[in-house]
Amino acid sequence: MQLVNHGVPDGVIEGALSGIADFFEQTSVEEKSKYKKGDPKARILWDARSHSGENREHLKLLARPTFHCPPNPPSFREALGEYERRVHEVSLGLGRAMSLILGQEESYIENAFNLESGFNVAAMNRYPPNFQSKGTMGLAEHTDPGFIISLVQNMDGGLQILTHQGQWINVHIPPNTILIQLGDQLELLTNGKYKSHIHRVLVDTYKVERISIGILHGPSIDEFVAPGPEFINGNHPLAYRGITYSNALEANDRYEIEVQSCIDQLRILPI
Ligand SMILES: O=C(O)CCC(=O)C(=O)O
Ligand SMILES: [Fe+2]
Repeated sequence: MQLVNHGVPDGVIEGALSGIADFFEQTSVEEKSKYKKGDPKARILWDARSHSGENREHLKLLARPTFHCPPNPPSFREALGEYERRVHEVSLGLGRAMSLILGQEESYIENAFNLESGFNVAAMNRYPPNFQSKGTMGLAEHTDPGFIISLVQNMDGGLQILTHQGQWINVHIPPNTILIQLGDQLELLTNGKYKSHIHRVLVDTYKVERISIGILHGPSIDEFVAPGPEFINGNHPLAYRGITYSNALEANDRYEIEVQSCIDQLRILPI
C-alpha cells in the first residue's frame, strides 16, 4: 500500500534521504568500519557487500525507544530523527485503522504490540548503478520482522514485491509517497490473515545509484507475539507459535538490529 497525504512534510523526507546519502558519500570507509559487526548488542551496524547474491551498502540503527545515529555528517542525525518521529506517528494511525478493518477495537494492534514502547530499526540502503554491480541482485528476496515497514526512496528502481499469484511486480513509489509493507509480526498476530510481504531489489537495469530508507516499526522488544484468539477458529486453526520480539530478532542472527526474519520457523501449518 502507498500513502499520500500522510502528513510528513516533503522536506522532512528529502532531508532524511539527503542525510543518509551524505553519510554514505562523505564518511570514510575507516570511519564506517567502526560500525561493522563485532558486538551483538550494537545499536548501529554498517556493511557493504558486493557479490552475486547482494550488491548494496547499508546502515542499520536502533531508532526507538532510544535513537542512535553516527554523529557525522552533523545534519544527518537531526534529519533522520525528525523523519522517524513523523513516520512513527503515521504507523500508530495505521495501527488504529487496521485494527478497525480487522473488526477489532481501535487500540487492538497498538496494545497487542505495545507500540508505545515499540522497537524501531531504520534500515538504509545504497545500491550501485548496474555497471558497478556483481550480478543482478541488490538484495535477495526476504520478508522483514515488525508490524509494518515504511519505505521512502530517492528514485524508482529495482524494488519488487511477490504477488499472491507468485509474480514479481515492479514497485513504483512516486516522490514523497511512503510505501507500507506488512511485517512478520502482523502475520503472526493475525494467524496468517495478513501475510508479510516478500520483496527483493534488483540492480540489473538501473544506471544510477539508488538510496532507500526502511523503518521497521516493531512491537516492544519484550512483547510476546502470538496469533490472537480472534483469528483462530475451525476454519483457521492455530498456524504459528508465538515468540517474543527479542527472540524473533535473535533467532537467525544474534544481532537484534540485523532484523532477520524467522517467520518460517514459527509456522505450525504449511501455508
Ligand atoms: O531498498 C529497498 O527498496 C528495500 C530494502 C529492504 O527491503 C530492506 O532493507 O529490508
Ligand atoms: Fe526488506
